[in-house]
Amino acid sequence: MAQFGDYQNEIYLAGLGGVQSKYPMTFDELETRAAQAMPPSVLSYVAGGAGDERTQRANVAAFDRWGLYPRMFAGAAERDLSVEVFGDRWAAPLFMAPIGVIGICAQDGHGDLATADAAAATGVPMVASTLTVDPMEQVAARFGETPGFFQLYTPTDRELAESLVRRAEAAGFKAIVVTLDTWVTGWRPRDLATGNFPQLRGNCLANYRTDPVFLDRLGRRPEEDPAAAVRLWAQLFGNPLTWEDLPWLRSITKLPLVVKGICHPDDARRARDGGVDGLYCSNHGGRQANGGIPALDVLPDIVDAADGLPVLFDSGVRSGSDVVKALALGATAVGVGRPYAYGLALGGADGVVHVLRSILAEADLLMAVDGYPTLADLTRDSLRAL
Ligand SMILES: Cc1cc2nc3c(=O)[nH]c(=O)nc-3n(C[C@H](O)[C@H](O)[C@H](O)COP(=O)(O)O)c2cc1C
Ligand SMILES: O=C(O)C(=O)c1ccccc1
Repeated sequence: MAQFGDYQNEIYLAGLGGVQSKYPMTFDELETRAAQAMPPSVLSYVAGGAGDERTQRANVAAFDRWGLYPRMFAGAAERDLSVEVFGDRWAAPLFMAPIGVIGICAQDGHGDLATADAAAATGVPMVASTLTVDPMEQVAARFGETPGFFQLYTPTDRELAESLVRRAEAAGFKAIVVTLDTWVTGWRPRDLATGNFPQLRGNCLANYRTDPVFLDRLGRRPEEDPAAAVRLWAQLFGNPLTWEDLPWLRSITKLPLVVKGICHPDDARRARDGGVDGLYCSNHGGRQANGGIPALDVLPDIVDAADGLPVLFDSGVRSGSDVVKALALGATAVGVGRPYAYGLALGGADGVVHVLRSILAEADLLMAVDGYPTLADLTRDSLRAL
C-alpha cells in the first residue's frame, strides 16, 4: 500500500542520483523564498494579518504547547489516514483553506486553476473562495476525482447569494462553507502600508461578473464600466449576518452546510441547533481580529460543543506534526492556508503538490514513529500539555 511517507524515499533517491529537491523543505525557507518570488503587495496581502499580528503568531506558537507521546510496540508499519467527510472518503484529513484571489499568487495569474490541479493530483480537497480569479465553474472542472467545497462570502443581496450557491451546486461542489468572520476586513497594517490592494483591483470579481443576478443589478456589461462593477461588488460584498439569517442560509442549499469562523462553544451549539452539518473552527489565520485567542486553544471546546458534528480546523498549521496535534484535539480535518499559497508562488501546481505532500509525509511518518497507525488512535490522551 502506498503511504504518504513514501515522499521521503522519493526525495532521498533523487538526492542519491544527484538531483536535489528544487523546493524548500521547511516552512521558514518556503516563506523566505516565496517572498522573493512575489510582488511586494501580493506578499503583504498573503503574509500579513491584523494589527501587529500577535494573534497570527500566537496561532503558530499554540502548537508548541502540545507534545505527542511516542508509543512503542505499536507496529504502525502501515498507516491509514483516510477519513470520511460528508459521504466522501478522503485519503487524508487535510484540505486547502479558501484563499481569496489565490490566482494572483501564481506567476501566470491563474493560481485558482493551478490549486485545483494540485487538488486533483494529490486528493487533497480545495475549498474555493467566492473570490476566485477564474470563475468557480472553471475551477471545479479541474478537481478530477477530488471533492471540492465552495466558500461563500454572503452578499447583502440574498438573490445574489442564492445564485452563487446554485452555481456551486451545479458545478459539483460537495459542500457550502459560509465564512462568518469577514463581512468587513480587519485592520491590516501591511496592506495599508502598500496601499496597492492587489486583492481588490478587479481580481476578485470573476464569480460576480459571470453571475446573472449580479449582471442584472449592474444593468450593463462589466466591460463597459469596470469601475461600476467594482463599486457594485464593494456595495454587495459583506453581509453582517445574525442568527436570524441562519434558517435562510440553511434553506438555500441541500448540500452540507459548514460555518467558518466558529471559535466560541456557545456559537458552536447554536449553529448546530440551527441545522448546520459542520463547524469550521478558525480565526482566519489571524487576518481579521488581533488580540484574540489562538484557534488551536479553542478547538477542544468547539469539538465538545459540536457533539459529533464534523469540525474542520485551520489557523497556524505549518507542518505535519501540527496536523497530527489538531487531529488529536478532535478536528475531523485540518486546513492549511498560507503554506500552499507560497508553494503556488514558487512552483505553480507543482509547488502546491510539494507543500501538500511534505505535510502529509511528515504527518504519516510521525504516526509511524510514534505508533499511531490510524486516526482513531489519536486522541487527547495522545498529547501532553507542555
Ligand atoms: C491571502 C489569504 C486570503 C484569504 N481569503 C479567504 C477567503 O477568501 N475566504 C475565507 O473564508 N478565508 C480566507 N482566508 C483565510 C483562510 O481560509 C484560513 O482561515 C487561514 O489562511 C488559515 O491560516 P494559515 O494561513 O495560518 O494556515 C484567507 C487567507 C489568506 C492567507
Ligand atoms: O484577505 C482575506 O483574508 C479575505 O478573506 C479577503 C476578503 C476580501 C477580499 C479579498 C480577500
